[in-house]
Amino acid sequence: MFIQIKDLQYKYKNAKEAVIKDFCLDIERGEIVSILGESGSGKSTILRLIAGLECPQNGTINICGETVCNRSCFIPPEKRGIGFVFQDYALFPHMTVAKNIQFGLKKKSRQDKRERLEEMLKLVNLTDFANRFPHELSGGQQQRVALARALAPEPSLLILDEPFSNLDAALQEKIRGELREIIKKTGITSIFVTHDKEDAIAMADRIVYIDNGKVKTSVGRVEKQRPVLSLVNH
Ligand SMILES: Nc1ncnc2c1ncn2[C@@H]1O[C@H](COP(=O)(O)OP(=O)(O)OP(=O)(O)O)[C@@H](O)[C@H]1O
Repeated sequence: MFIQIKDLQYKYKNAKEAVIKDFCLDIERGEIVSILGESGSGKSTILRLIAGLECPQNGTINICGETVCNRSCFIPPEKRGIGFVFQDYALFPHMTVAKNIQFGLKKKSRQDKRERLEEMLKLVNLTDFANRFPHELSGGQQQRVALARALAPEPSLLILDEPFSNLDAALQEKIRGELREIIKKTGITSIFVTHDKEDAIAMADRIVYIDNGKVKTSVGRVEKQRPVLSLVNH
């Protein structure tokens, strides 16, 4: 199993009770898993725990055969090999598309950086946009730059936090398919968090529905032929 999360428990310092309770999840290599849940169900907290931005009080997370946190160990975020796509894309406004994408490649040679940039621009179909600034791009294009920036350093895991929330409905529908295709092409294991069932269905190989910090249901892609909405609609 590529990712194993076992018995995760997390309580924010100033909170009365734990927001993540006995959370368990296994993810196979190359799988796109969507964590679906209502507002406040703990989706962002789970991402923060996987990313290493919070440390659980209990439980274990393994990524690619390595324990990144348990009672006695904690690997910091920058050493976990995770790429992020945030809700608002978080592109650097003063940097061109090229500079944004190359941001995480500081240690690479100039030649390697140039090659990786070309590869990423091709992947997200933005080859002619390298010298534009974020404000000169559409929402969908900005999102593809964010994806290219996340993938450029070759992370082993990609995390996407509500990546469609800033797009209008029509664009959202188009982008979902595009994004899934790009991610599938790279073969990267991905965790995608959303409160929108349609997004989850369009993007994921498997939907994990969480409620009150716990996994309630897990639905595979094949089962989407059946009325998946009722399965996740608890
Ligand atoms: N820093 C914090 N301190 C205390 N409680 C917090 C903190 N951050 C989040 N919480 C609480 O933890 C619970 C889960 O929050 P979380 O942000 O993980 O939910 P979510 O499912 O991502 O919600 P949304 O879809 O609205 O973003 C909520 O009840 C929230 O109020």
